[in-house]
Amino acid sequence: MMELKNIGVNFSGRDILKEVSITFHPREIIGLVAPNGTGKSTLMNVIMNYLRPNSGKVLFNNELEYTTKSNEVKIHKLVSMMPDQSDLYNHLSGKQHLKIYSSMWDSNPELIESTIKALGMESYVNKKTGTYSLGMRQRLCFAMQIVSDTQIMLMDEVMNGLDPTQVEIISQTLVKKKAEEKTIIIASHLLENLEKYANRIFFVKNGKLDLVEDIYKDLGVNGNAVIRIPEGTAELKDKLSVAYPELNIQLLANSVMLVELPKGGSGILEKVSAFLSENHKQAFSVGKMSLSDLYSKYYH
Ligand SMILES: Nc1ncnc2c1ncn2[C@@H]1O[C@H](COP(=O)(O)OP(=O)(O)OP(=O)(O)O)[C@@H](O)[C@H]1O
Repeated sequence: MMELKNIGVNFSGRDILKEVSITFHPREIIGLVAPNGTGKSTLMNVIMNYLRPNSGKVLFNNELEYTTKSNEVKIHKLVSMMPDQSDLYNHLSGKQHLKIYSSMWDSNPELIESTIKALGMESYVNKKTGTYSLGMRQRLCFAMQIVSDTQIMLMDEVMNGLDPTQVEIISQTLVKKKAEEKTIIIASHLLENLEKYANRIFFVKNGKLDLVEDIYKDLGVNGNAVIRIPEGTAELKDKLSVAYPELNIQLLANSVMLVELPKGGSGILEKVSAFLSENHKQAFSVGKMSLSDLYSKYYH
């Protein structure tokens, strides 16, 4: 278990993190989502003690804090950050990298072979990493962290440069690791992918972590029932508002127009459908507001 207690980070008078307090549990995948330059990496750097916060502390398993060098060594047995592609040595093979990580964290050596197999790396893992493609390097970085087998794993943009098949394989591995009691924190921009395995997703804004479920509740659009019109315009929105002033209509930055379907609001779907047909807009869908729509609305 890891607790962030009142973490504050300020760069040149600007609050990047403001009194962030949150607990992360075993068997949990956490998604961190935000536009570039918002504070996701800063948060991870604080968790790793690569960056000292201006206020607050991080507590591991109710007892360990970054108060001494020897505590830091103990904590870094529990928590790891996925290596960056720039951390790879071009003259060493993938397998050599995995062996180094396995021995550094003193993990079960059998994890090396099982991870190579699970990630389909057999054909290239014995070659020098200098010959790898971007996706192969990324898979190796992920494999290195899996082999280190720490209780808490931090991953910044783990899916970078991966094709859809690899995204799927890594997603499945994440789900397996979650079942093994790991806590995994992932900063990602692949929202639909994140939704498949994350237990909690937070949007980061103004130095705070906001839980997506709470944002759905707070934003006024009923997240579970909206009519989603993919190519909305301000003109269409105004016209629909004039025709049906009772409707809650929102036009998002990604040009998606959402019309709330209130509970028991019978007839609204028919009205909107007829209106769209009259206005030569046939395409729409009904369902939950997507995470991408929520993102677009939230960061507008
Ligand atoms: N050491 C530093 N000194 C000054 N400003 C910094 C420092 N590190 C980060 N920042 C600033 O803090 C803000 C948050 O940066 P951070 O790297 O945490 O963003 P991020 O959400 O991880 O972005 P990305 O999605 O691009 O990785 C940015 O405006 C960045 O310029």
